[in-house]
Amino acid sequence: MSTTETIIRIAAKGDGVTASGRHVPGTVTGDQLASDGSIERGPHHVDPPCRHFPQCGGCQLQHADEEALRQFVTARVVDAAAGQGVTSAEVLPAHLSPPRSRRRATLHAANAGGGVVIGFREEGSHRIVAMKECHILRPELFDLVAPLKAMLARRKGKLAADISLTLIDQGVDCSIKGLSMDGLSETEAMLDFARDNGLARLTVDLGYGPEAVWEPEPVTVSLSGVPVGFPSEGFLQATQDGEDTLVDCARQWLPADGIIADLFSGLGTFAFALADGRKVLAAEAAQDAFLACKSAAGRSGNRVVPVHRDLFRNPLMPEELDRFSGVLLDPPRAGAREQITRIAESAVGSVVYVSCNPASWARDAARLVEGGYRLERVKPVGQFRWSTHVELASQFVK
Ligand SMILES: C[S@@+](CC[C@H](N)C(=O)[O-])C[C@H]1O[C@@H](n2cnc3c(N)ncnc32)[C@H](O)[C@@H]1O
Repeated sequence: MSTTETIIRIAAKGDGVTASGRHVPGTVTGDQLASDGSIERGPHHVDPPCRHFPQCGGCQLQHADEEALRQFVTARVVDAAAGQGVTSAEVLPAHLSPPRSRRRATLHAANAGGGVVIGFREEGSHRIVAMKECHILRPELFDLVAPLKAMLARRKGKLAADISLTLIDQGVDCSIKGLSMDGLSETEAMLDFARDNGLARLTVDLGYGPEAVWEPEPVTVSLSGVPVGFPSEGFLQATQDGEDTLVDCARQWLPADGIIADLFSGLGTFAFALADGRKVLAAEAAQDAFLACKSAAGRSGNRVVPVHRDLFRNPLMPEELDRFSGVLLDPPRAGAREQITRIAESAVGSVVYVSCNPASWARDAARLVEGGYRLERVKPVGQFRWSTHVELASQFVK
């Protein structure tokens, strides 16, 4: 083969890219591209472990080895920062979650070919890939696919449902949207399914909001050992090892004393971890998450003080922020433009920014730098193994 180009990096959406900027799907760094379009695999190109790859939209990078995945995750973070003129004094080795570690996922179910299919959707399509194996989900979640399929196949009429599965303290929390429950027999079939499979909870949304039809005991998720009531489809970091990695960064990088502000605190993933010796104010806008965090904090008697606050409309102001020894924030994908502007104006010495979107993080990071902060270190985190979704923890100091 006459080699013309080498793949030098993997782009944000998962295509390999040559030095001339050519995007080639299905390639990884080190692959060689011949003039006739054929590809010679390089040292980082491996056989994908799953038969559904690349059709299934759950994974984009199963053909990349561990080193190429780590490079990809790191480059996404470093390049996003560089694009905003921000550099980190230290870039720590990327954390990658192992196979079969994802503890939450939303699958889709529909009628097809006279039966029922359940799985992730194909990339950029509504078509569902019938899941026969899965190398990202925790086995407790994957093991429910066949029983779910059997239960749904017994129902009459058209099916188009979304099924959210989350592994919590009592087992799997299953929430189904888009189903009707017509008559006693369908309700009984659902309850049999929940009981026979030992579900922690089954919630059905018939179009009027989620309703728990099975919950033998109140469901909780333990965050740093504190059991917190788990709202249906509540937010949880995607893997336990991902949560542990982010929490470790926060513990090490924030001052060990004084009061910490945990902004966009959800159920208290960081607040309960940081409350060992520190007092933590946990601010969150979602009512159900705030209430769950509040009652867990009350029961556990630890030093977490939850507040219900919309930080987009009503961010903490510089004079409020100055009372804290450190601030942690973990906003949604859009970032935290309003809150970051206020932090940039404050005198808080230590800020840890956890993000699920390198692009919005980099934009916010540039604001902090303009406000006199320095990006001390960043830890890229690939909780969504084999996907193009990248997360990170970062430390800013002033
Ligand atoms: C990425 S999650 C992080 C949750 C938590 N830190 C954790 O790790 O479990 C983002 C959180 O921000 C909350 N949120 C979204 N918009 C908000 C707003 N305007 N004000 C405050 N919290 C908001 C969401 O409800 C969610 O709990």
